[in-house]
Amino acid sequence: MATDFKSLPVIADISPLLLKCDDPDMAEDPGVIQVVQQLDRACRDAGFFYVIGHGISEDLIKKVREITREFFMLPYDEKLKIKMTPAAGYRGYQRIGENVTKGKPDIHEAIDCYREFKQGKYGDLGKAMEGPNQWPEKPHEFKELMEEYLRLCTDLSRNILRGIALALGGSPYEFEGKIAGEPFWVMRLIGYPGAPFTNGKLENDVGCGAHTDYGLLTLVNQDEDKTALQVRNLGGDWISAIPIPGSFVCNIGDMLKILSNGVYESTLHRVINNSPLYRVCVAFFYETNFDAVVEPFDICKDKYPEGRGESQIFKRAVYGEHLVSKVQTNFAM
Ligand SMILES: N=C(N)NCCCC[C@H](N)C(=O)O
Ligand SMILES: O=C(O)CCC(=O)C(=O)O
Ligand SMILES: [Fe+2]
Repeated sequence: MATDFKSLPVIADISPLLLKCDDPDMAEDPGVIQVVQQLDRACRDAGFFYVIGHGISEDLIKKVREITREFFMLPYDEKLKIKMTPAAGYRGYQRIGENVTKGKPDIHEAIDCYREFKQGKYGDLGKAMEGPNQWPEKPHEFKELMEEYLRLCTDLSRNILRGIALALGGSPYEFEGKIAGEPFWVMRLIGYPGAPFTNGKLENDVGCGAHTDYGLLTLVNQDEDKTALQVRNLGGDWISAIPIPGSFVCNIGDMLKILSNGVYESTLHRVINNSPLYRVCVAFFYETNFDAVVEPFDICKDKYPEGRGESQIFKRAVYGEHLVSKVQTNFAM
């Protein structure tokens, strides 16, 4: 959104940041400084970037997509055993067309999972999201694999955010404590049917309409042989996130936009699966604490989005309220 980028920035090796991310003096390390500069540029220019050298094995990343594909290939009755309902805290399986973006059904099916928390922990704010995740019994060991993946994605996201905190001019720990010391997370396992042939032509269904993500940072694990995710630039062109094997596509969410006073934007994106093949994407959303009150960091209060003068000061939000308002309007049930 922020510039007229024609392709998405690539952080070709994020490992120098990860190596030092537990060192309180990381900000002085030349390797860290380099990665932080790249993160800053990518977040300002596009709000989207590829990350390579992240340390999560390509084998696991693939397995997570493959087991997700196996689940979606099961008979509908089997999938309905873990049907998502409001009573289940919006956790579970939703059929194609059940998710709605800006009034239009999205042509995808999905399993939604959220961090689990004790009943009553967040009072009325958390009620809508309470409940255990609904994991399928088939394929075998689905839950175990996903839980390992969730742990790794949580650690990686926290560590990337240490770099982003430095990029914003803060200490590495701006996102810890009250903001995201107990990060809420969301995982969406998504399947997009192949584009149907109509009158001998491939029709393009909208797999997911244009939206921004809700939290801090998203890690997208997408099929390597289909190009479907598209990101909108300043001029309104849709730029494809062409798969780079073994990478994550990362993007900024609404809470990071507020925290950074709009210096980093949560960029609009959508999904159109042009391929005749079924596409799988596993999106991990690293969010603030569920009850975090989010407003611009002090270190960002005198910073403004590039090229817009001093006109944009962003509002305050409670993350849980933002999420619940989205979830409650996301489904046609
Ligand atoms: N947790 C996140 N970010 N989920 C993204 C889903 C985007 C589509 C949704 N129907 C919407 O309109 O937001
Ligand atoms: O399928 C994708 O590549 C991205 C999905 C997405 O944007 C989302 O679930 O928020
Ligand atoms: Fe998204």
